[in-house]
Order: sequence, then structure tokens, then C-alpha cells
Amino acid sequence: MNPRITDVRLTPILVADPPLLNTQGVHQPYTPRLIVEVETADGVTGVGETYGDSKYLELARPFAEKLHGRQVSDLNGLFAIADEVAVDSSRISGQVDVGGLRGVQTADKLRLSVVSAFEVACLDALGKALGLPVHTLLGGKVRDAVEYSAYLFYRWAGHPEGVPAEQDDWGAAVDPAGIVEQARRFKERYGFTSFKLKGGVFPPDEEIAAVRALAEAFPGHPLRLDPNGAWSVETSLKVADEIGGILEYLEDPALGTPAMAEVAARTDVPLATNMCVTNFAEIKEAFTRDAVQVVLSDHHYWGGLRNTRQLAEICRTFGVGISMHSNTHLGISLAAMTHVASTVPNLHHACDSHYPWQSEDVLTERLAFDDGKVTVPDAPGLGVELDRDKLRVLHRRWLDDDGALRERDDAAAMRIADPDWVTPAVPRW
Ligand SMILES: O=C([O-])C(=O)C[C@H](O)[C@@H](O)C(=O)[O-]
Ligand SMILES: [Mg+2]
Repeated sequence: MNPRITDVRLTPILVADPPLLNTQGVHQPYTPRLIVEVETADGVTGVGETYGDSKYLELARPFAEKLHGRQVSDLNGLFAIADEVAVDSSRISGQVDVGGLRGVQTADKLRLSVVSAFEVACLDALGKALGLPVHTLLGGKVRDAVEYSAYLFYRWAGHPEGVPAEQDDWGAAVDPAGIVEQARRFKERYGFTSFKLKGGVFPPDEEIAAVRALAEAFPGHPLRLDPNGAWSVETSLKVADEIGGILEYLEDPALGTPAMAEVAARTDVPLATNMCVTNFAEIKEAFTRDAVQVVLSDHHYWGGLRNTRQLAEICRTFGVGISMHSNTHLGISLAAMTHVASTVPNLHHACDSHYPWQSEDVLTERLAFDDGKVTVPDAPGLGVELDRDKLRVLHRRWLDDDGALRERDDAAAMRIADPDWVTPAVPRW
């Protein structure tokens, strides 16, 4: 076996995305992702996936060059290489990460978001070379299937008129009846039994009404509401007071650890986050102040699957729950999430996944949800296969784009429908 890396391929793509609403605006019709392939001297190829905006691409390129000749098994070495890659200061000074969804942008967060795709690709290649699934390389699965929740979004039926986009048949969902209908469809198609509603879109009373309608339509099913930090402490407490009894947890009601700590101190409703605990440096303050009860990890920005396991161990030590956050992603990432989730004993909440919203993929075969679960692949590596024709088509779309869609910008996408739209100041309500 010769697991020396002889080739690294980076393929930026644009993937169709429906008009899903969040507090920043609306999803673009196409969103950028980056597909990473590492090839070894033996001709084994591993795949990974991460964000595809330019700020990630410009780090991934020099990173890829440094990988040539290294062992695919040298996973710890990836972090040392990342430290050697310079981050342009204009990318971090005064910038917020992913439209503010991950707090302040730092060089470290950018680097980790790139390292993660290479780590997954190396694990995939190593697993294929050894004939072992990725979960075995992570210490072994403790469950055979990983449960996911339905990720409900307020949405329009289609993108604004005149904007080139793929169509879907989900229809609009802008009120409680629309959200219940969407949830029903998710349950019928995929068997999900937990429901997360992306909030921060309409005034809190409307979102409270939607959660109540879900509780009535699906009695006993775990429910979550996530306004992405759009509410003040007082508004968060009012929502907790009104619907806390029917929520599994409230996700990032207010922005930042101090505000979350204040909410947590005054309610018994568990608070989850993917916004105030987004890297190891942020754990100490949040846990010391008891600001969050569940951390939603995301291997893309925590720096990969092994870091995700470390995070899970820290959460276990402090008695904090762990589950998984998701942003627009394809099957490579769903497979990676499923492998790592299968190895975490203290995973007690269904994970998030945007995948059902993605009609396109770069795999020969889509991953399936059965009874809301993805079966943990046992084939070597991630257990998925790249479809080069599909990859080519989505890359062609990226090449043909004039640059307008290569950076995900939900506020800019919203301005096409509403030219006066500006990213709302926080707290919005
Ligand atoms: O749980 C979350 O905060 C997210 O999933 C953030 C995402 O960016 C989501 O809000 C979205 O894609 O609109
Ligand atoms: Mg969230």
C-alpha cells in the first residue's frame, strides 16, 4: 500500500437551492460548494465537501499544493499545513461569518472550514485503501443508523420572476398552515419525526403560532425553533414562556454568549446553539456561564470529523448535549456527518440536515432517509461514489456564472424581490 498523495483536485460548483427564508434574507437559486478529491499513488481517490465561496477557495488552493507527497494518513499534519496558509486580512477584519450565522470571522475559522474537506477526503481515501469504513477509522460506530430532523423553512413557491432557477413542487409556506403542510410532506416522504422550524423570518407571534400548529398536528414529536439570534433577551423569554413546554429546545434565540446566558438563567427551556459556540475557544465562556445546553456541531467549521468527536467528548464532560447543525450541503457531507454521528455515544437529539432540499447531488446514488434515519454506510471509506458527469455539469454552471452567485449572499438574493431590503439589525424583535 502506498498512501502518498499524488494529486489533489478542487472543483467549485453551484448547486440548486430553493427560495428558503431566514432572518438574513432568502437563499440564492444556486449556492457555491467546493468538492475536494485527493488521490494516492495507488490510484485510490477520497472525496470531501465544504463551502465554496471565494474566501474558502483562495485558501483551499495553496493548501492543496502543500498536500502533494504527504501521507493520506497524516491527519494531524493537516492542521499544521493550514497554519502555513496565509489568510488575507480583508477577509477577516470587521467581517461576520456566513452572514453572521457563526459570529465574528477569524482566520482560524476560515482555515478550519477548509481543513475539514481535506480531512474527510483523506479519511475516505484511507478507508478505501484499508478496506475500512470511516466510522471504523473514528473508533467504531455505536449505532447503525443516524436520526435526522425535518428542517422546515418558510419559503416562497419559487425564486423571483425572471431569475434563472430550478423549479420544485413544494409550494409556498408563509403561515402556520403552510408549515404544517410542509412538515406532513417531510414526514410522509422521509419518515422524520422531529421538526425544526427556521425562524427569525416573521414576528415572533406568527412563529409561535406555527410551532403551536405543529404541536397540534404532530403530538409528542420533538419540535425546535431557530431564529438565528434575531430576538432580544426579553422576546426570547416571552417565546420560551409561551411555547417552552412544547419545545425540545430553543435554538439561538438571542445573539452571543452573554445574551444566551441571560436567557438561560431565566428559563428552564434548554437552549441550543450553532452560533455562539462555533470553535474550541468559545467553549469555556459559554459552558462556565451555562449559556447553552446543547451544542450543534458542524464538522465543516469545527475542522473535520475528529474535531467533532473531540467536541462531543468535551460536551460529555460538562454534561452539555450535542447534536448537529447543517447548512446547504450535498451527499458527501451527509455521509461524513452520518459516519461521525454514528460514533458519538452522547448524541441524544436528531441531527439537522438541509439535504432533502437539495434536488441535485454529485453522487451516483443519493443517500436515503428511512424512518427519518440514514443507515451508516459500512463500505470502505465514506461508502459513496462521485458521479463525474454530475460534477462536471455543476462545475460548468460555476464557470458560466458571472460571479454574482459565487458568494452566498442571502440579503442580496432578497434585494432582487425587495430592492429596499437590508440585513436586519439585531435584535430584530
Ligand atoms: O441552524 C442554523 O443556524 C442554520 O442552519 C443556518 C443556515 O444558514 C440556515 O439558516 C439557512 O441556510 O438559511
Ligand atoms: Mg441554528
